[in-house]
Amino acid sequence: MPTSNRKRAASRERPDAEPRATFAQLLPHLFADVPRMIGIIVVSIVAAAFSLAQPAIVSVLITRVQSGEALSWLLWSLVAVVVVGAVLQGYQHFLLQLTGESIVLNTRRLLIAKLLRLPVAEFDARRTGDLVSRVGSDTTLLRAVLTQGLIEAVGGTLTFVGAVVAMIIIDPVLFAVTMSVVVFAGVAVALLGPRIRRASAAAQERVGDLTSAVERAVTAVRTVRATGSTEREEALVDAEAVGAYRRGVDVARVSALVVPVSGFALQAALIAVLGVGGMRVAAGLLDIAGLVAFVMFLFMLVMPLALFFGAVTAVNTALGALGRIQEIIDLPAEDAHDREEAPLVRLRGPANVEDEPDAPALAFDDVSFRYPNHVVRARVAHERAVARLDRAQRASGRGRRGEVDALYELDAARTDDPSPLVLDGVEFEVPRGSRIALVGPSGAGKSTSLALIERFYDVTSGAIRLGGVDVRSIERDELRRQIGYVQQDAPVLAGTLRDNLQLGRNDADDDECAAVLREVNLGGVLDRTREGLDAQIGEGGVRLSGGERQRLAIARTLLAAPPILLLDESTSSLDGANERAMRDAIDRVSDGRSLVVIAHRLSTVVDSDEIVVLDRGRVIGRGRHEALVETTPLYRDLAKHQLLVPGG
Ligand SMILES: Nc1ncnc2c1ncn2[C@@H]1O[C@H](COP(=O)(O)OP(=O)(O)OP(=O)(O)O)[C@@H](O)[C@H]1O
Repeated sequence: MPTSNRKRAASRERPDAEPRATFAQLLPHLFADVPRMIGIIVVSIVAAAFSLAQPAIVSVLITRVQSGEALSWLLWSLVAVVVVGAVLQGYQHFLLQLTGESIVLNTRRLLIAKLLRLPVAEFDARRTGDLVSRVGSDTTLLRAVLTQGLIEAVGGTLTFVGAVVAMIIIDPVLFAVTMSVVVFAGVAVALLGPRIRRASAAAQERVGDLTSAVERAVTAVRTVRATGSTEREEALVDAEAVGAYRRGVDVARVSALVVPVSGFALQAALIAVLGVGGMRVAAGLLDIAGLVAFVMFLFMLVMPLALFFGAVTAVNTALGALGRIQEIIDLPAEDAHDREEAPLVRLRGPANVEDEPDAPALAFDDVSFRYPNHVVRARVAHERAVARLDRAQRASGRGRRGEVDALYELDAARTDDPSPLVLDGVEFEVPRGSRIALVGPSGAGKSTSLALIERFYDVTSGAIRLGGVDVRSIERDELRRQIGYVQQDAPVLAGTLRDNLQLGRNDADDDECAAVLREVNLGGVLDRTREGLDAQIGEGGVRLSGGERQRLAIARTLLAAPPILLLDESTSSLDGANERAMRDAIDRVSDGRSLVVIAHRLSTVVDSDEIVVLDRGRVIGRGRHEALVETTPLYRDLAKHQLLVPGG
């Protein structure tokens, strides 16, 4: 494949490649608050009038001095005009900053609202740090450039127009001379615009990469320390930091060209005005008062012009940042992926009670599934790039920029291969009130099955039915209200015990929270500090043991009291006491519920109503423990390894 095609294919596959926004997309952000914008325009007009009055008064003053007339009130009015003008400018500046802050707030709200509603697959394919940096750094950049650049330049436009009119009135010839210099500078700055935009988008992307690298290292800090890979991670983050620095310098280099161009424009215009103006005064075509006023107007013209040139940089930088923001805002939210042909069904009550009384609570009907191609490719690319970095580090002793650049470079030749089937014709049922266990080796597709029930993804073919109804025709919120899902290993959020429990039910009071904790054998956690429910459990629940975390998550789902519970058992090894506590908790929650448990320890599930054995995405055995030991060799091996049958 030719390099250009390969690059194009790669950039299509990389979700965050070269996002761009147009000027039209910037306008709605600017005019989100119309009344305030009108206020700014009014203040700007008045401020401009006060500025423009100054040269006019000075000109009259000079004429009066020349003719020996009295000045008294004119002098005071000049002082008043200068003071009021300055106050108005301060107020205008404040209003502009306020507008900038509102723009950032609105943009952040849009972005956060969309981020929290993106399909799960988007999170698989993107890097968390990069998403986070769009909310933080890109929106901040948008504000900085909007307030410091564009809006001030818009505010200065009135002064600019007034100055132009006044200069034309004073001396059209001198004005023509001035403009020829200014137009030259304007063309030069306009030509630089696209380069600034490209450089700035690249710089912001690098900041996203940097945040991702930091996030990766910090979230896995225990693994990083335990494996002695601090230096390796440091090199990786450092390479990203250097990348961000280099792209930042690129922006500085391009935008630095704007400064001399506008400086040159001012100097050249001043020299031209003084030279040509002086000659015109000597020739009697212009008086001294007129020349002084003209020069003052020239400064008034140049100031907004400099702001305007700065705004070109600002707008182009803003468009780079906005492109990255807009890319997320434009992504379809999770619900937008719903099947249109299937009419939505509103469940009349908990699915396993009322809908189709004879249908099982859950049923997998010939379900096959492959992860979306872009998700799989992002994973493969990431793994491959990290492996390459490892090799490079081993070879050179330190991380190299090019290797990190390769992090998301994809092997374009592979882009058309469909991703492999992760589930293949899976069939099983969960009768109401029963407990079903999914077992099988790592990678068999157990967690994926639960993710499909929750509709984090939709099946590729076949159907999953809840109370006889295809889950794809149930509104996601409603579906998820029927299901409690306890994920593997880290199912709690930073915050207090109460915060975590109330995720299950917002209005649960302290007594209910305490009762449910005791129900899952977490009374000890509640009593061990004086803070009780207000005890902080740390980022990801680090202040709890693996088993406690999982039981807290079970307690949370109990508060929500869903008719169906999906439990992905913790893979971390539990001590005897914890394991017993977990089994008791599961026994209690299974009362009157339909339960699907992914078991890594067969001891948790030997007494299930049915055990489904998965291997490489296929069901290779179904039945009770005793029968499976006889009929399914893989299950027999698992049981042997876990000492549940003799002969292991
Ligand atoms: N988000 C994802 N994107 C792409 N592929 C994935 C994703 N999650 C899992 N896979 C792949 O799907 C297959 C099944 O994974 P799954 O997590 O369902 O297995 P599992 O049986 O739950 O394993 P374990 O017992 O180790 O948790 C694996 O090959 C895995 O690499």
